[in-house]
Amino acid sequence: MSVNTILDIQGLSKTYQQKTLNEHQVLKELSFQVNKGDFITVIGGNGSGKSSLLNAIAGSSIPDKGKILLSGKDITRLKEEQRADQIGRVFQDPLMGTAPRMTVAENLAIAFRRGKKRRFRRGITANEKELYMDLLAKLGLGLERRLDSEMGLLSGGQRQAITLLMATMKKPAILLLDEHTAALDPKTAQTILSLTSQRIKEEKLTALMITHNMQDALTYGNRLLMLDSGKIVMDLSQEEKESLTAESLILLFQQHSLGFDLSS
Ligand SMILES: Nc1ncnc2c1ncn2[C@@H]1O[C@H](COP(=O)(O)OP(=O)(O)OP(=O)(O)O)[C@@H](O)[C@H]1O
Repeated sequence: MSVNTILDIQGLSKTYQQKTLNEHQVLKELSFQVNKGDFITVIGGNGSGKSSLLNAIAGSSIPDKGKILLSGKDITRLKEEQRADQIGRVFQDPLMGTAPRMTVAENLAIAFRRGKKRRFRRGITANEKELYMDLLAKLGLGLERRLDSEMGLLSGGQRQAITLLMATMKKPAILLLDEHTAALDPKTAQTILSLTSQRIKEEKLTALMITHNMQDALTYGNRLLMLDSGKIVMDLSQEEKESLTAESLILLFQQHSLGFDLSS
């Protein structure tokens, strides 16, 4: 572990439906370290354990074995809410993580006041509104004019942009992106991806992003992990990523699925 390590995953294992016919080990002694400022793309087939890994980091599922250290602190068995101030998460479904009947400003206020006591004793101040408008204006989608709109009335792309802002405004130690553009049309998906990259750079965040899009996995981030059957089977650096095309990555992916050893 180096001084730059912000997330240290040590021998993580998780089995669902233990001791039943449906017993299924989804994480198998999985270990890796993430450096501060890393933007890691995570690929892998359906059921390879990608979301299970993010769930273990976020605390929505507790691993059976292994350790998760975030900023040097053992968070393996902390409840989700006990680690929530350290973790930002955006899901595939644009409705997750926001309150659809509340306004954009109220949703942003929830994120802004996260971890503070007496969250709703007073309304949203003029200063807060100004801050939210500035942050929304930076997204370049005109959302600063929708501060008083109900969240549920916005398009999927607009909601995902706001969810991204909510997940990053308190500068989490780690940002978890779980196929957060998969439900969007290709053009909107690219807009949200470039906003993601912009927020990560601006706020100097550390992020793990699951994607099924090989080109996006190569274009974004400085490292790429491939998961298969709960294990990391490929760990590519920025330079290695740059030497690959989406087609060659798909080929590597297929070769692995067919059982070829890619470690040499
Ligand atoms: N709560 C659960 N109970 C039982 N099995 C589960 C549970 N959560 C996940 N699984 C199983 O664990 C395996 C890994 O799931 P996971 O969601 O981590 O895969 P994934 O790589 O994210 O897949 P996808 O690309 O399809 O989202 C799958 O077979 C899934 O059905």
